[in-house]
Amino acid sequence: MLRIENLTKIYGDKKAVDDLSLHINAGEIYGFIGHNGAGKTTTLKSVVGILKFDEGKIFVDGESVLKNPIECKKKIAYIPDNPDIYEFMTGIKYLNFIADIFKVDADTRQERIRKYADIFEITDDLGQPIAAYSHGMKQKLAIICAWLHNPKLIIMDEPFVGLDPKASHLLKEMMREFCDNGGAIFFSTHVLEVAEKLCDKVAIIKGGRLIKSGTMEEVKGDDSLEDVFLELEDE
Ligand SMILES: Nc1ncnc2c1ncn2[C@@H]1O[C@H](COP(=O)(O)OP(=O)(O)OP(=O)(O)O)[C@@H](O)[C@H]1O
Repeated sequence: MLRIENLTKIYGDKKAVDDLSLHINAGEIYGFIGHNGAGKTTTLKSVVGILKFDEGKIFVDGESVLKNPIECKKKIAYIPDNPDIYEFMTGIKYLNFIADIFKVDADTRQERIRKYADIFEITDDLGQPIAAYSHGMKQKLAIICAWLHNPKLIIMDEPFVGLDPKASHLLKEMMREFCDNGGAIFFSTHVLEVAEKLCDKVAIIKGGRLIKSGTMEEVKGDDSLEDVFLELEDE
């Protein structure tokens, strides 16, 4: 579903991502972990077409991000690390705006908005301007947007930050259900316990380079993911 081949991104004289290759299959929840400044956000933004990269190729469901950016964007939902959404809109206006962009028909959008707003308990807040939302409420809105157009691939940057325990639990359930139905998820996190419990596969990035990737068992063996991560960081 997502193939990254030899991705390199340079800022000035700094290689933020260095020759990174990854392959994520349909059905997989793939965790992306690394220290602050390791290159996770840069990689995710390259995949979703926000950042131009210097070398390499990225394919989403077989389509090249460089050659067919619109086709790729139709298949992707992206939740950035900071839910900077239009504060002057109400929640419902923003959801309809996103549904319009992705051409989600009226009945389908109504059904999905109702379902997920109820699940996250923000139905009564949808008439309020987003400026009045807490960080967690904005994050919930961004998550609902991601699930609105039935994407094939969901890219999330630190999706659990700002969510309360109940919302985190709901999101994990939604992620599993999405991938069990043939979707794929690639997300960054610093919460190693979440990655360990939730992910089918994981990739560890350090200084822009991929240092380990594979199934959870391949990466951590009998150790905890935290032990493996700290050991690799120290090397
Ligand atoms: N716009 C930019 N201009 C210059 N350097 C940048 C820019 N964005 C990121 N970098 C640098 O690229 C490197 C990778 O940053 P990136 O944001 O991808 O890391 P990250 O793994 O997402 O970190 P964090 O976990 O803190 O979010 C860092 O050294 C960062 O300082």
